[in-house]
Amino acid sequence: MGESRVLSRAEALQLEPGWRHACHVLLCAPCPGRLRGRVPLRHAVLMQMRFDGLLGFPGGFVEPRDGSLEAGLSRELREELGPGAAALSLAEGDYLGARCAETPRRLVAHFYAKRLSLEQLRALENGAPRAEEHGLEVLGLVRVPLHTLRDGVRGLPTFLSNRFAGCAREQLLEALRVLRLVPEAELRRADAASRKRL
Ligand SMILES: O=c1[nH]cnc2c1ncn2[C@@H]1O[C@H](COP(=O)(O)OP(=O)(O)O)[C@@H](O)[C@H]1O
Repeated sequence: MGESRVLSRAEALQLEPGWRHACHVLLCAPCPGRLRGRVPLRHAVLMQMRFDGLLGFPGGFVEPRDGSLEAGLSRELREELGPGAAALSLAEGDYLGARCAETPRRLVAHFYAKRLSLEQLRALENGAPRAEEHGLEVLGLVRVPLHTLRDGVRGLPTFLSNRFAGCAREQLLEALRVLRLVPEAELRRADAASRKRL
């Protein structure tokens, strides 16, 4: 995805038919554990390693037959995460925002976030290897390291130095900030440190 522009859901839905719509979701849960007994993990946030070697969120293109953005997202989640995803019941209230870009093709990326319990999130992780797309479009779910280790590089900054699909990197940073999953100053430092390594 080239340079992307933020727009509201209403603006996104009024774009001409030449635009394709995709929906992706950040799934997260409180995670009380400590890494090496010291570093607080705080939250479990899911992304996935895709068939093209890029990191992205679960989701995909919405098709006209889906009827709505949320129905399209739910279908994609069942394909990528397995039947357990049916219990997620994503709704308009879970909408975080949209970004659009003209290149390489006209695409509107709608983004959602859903807070789960750690048990629900673990159940999805356990069920994902039995999903239709597992080993095909989706190579595995990963948890995003939200911490930054003492060297200022390992953890979230290194994770952010990976390559991401579409505007997934911007979506991740925005969601971590808006949902207050990482303190803002820490997030800014991690972003800056990762850019030095890109
Ligand atoms: O996590 C993401 N956030 C934003 N855009 C993404 C993400 N993952 C993929 N994309 C983009 O969304 C579009 C749909 O891709 P995806 O591979 O998810 O759909 P599909 O599963 O229906 O084929 C592509 O243009 C892709 O680059």
